Amino acid sequence: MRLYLASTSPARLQTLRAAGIEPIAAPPGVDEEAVVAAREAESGPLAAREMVQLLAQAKAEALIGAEPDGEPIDGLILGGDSAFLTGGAIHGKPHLPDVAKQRWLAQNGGHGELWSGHWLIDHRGGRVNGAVGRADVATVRFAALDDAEIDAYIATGEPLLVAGAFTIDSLGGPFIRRVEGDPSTVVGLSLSTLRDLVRELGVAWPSLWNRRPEAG
Ligand SMILES: Nc1nc2c(ncn2[C@@H]2O[C@H](COP(=O)(O)OP(=O)(O)OP(=O)(O)O)[C@@H](O)[C@H]2O)c(=O)[nH]1
Repeated sequence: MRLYLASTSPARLQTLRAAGIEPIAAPPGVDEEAVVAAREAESGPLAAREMVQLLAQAKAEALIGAEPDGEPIDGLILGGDSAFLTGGAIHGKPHLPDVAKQRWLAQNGGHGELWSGHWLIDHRGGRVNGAVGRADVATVRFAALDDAEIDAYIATGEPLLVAGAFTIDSLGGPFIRRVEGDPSTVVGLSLSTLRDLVRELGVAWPSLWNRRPEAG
């Protein structure tokens, strides 16, 4: 069974590869701000769960009709989105060093919820046969960093391009005390949630395995 990943996220791609799945990845090309603004104009401010689900669905649906590998899509299309809820505010990627610094001064030594949305479309036989989606959340608790560590971390550039301005699986790892929930949710794609969604579409999880993870 082919899995199409509507995402440019290196972490989502790596998470699937480590789980034995080499997806066909394609950029969803969704204007996330416009999608959120249009929905909020209709129904007011979105909660974190609603926002990540809205964007995950928009990204997956953006691939319908596309031919990511030069062939019509025949398999499952997965879209994802992540956001960090802390101090009552929902944060995506900081993009700018000053924004990342403000985020860290606010969240240092504290905690927040990393929400990841998932939308899975059954696109077999040349048509959409159904779709399922679910958000998952993990609580992340931070160590207390000193100012020099915060500045040095931001100077690496890593925090600028990840939701919440931290990673758990890279340079940010030592700054994370605890994760309560599925760790892959924090990275951007909950494998346990994805397995649930695959099974809800009547597909056997092992049918997705198409690569042997690197040993060691
Ligand atoms: N490696 C790593 N990446 C993280 C972590 N937390 C969040 N991210 C990444 O932060 C990014 C959140 O931005 P999103 O808008 O969800 O996704 P994106 O990277 O823009 O990619 P698209 O799916 O193409 O929109 C994703 O790429 C997540 O994988 C983490 O702990 N580790």
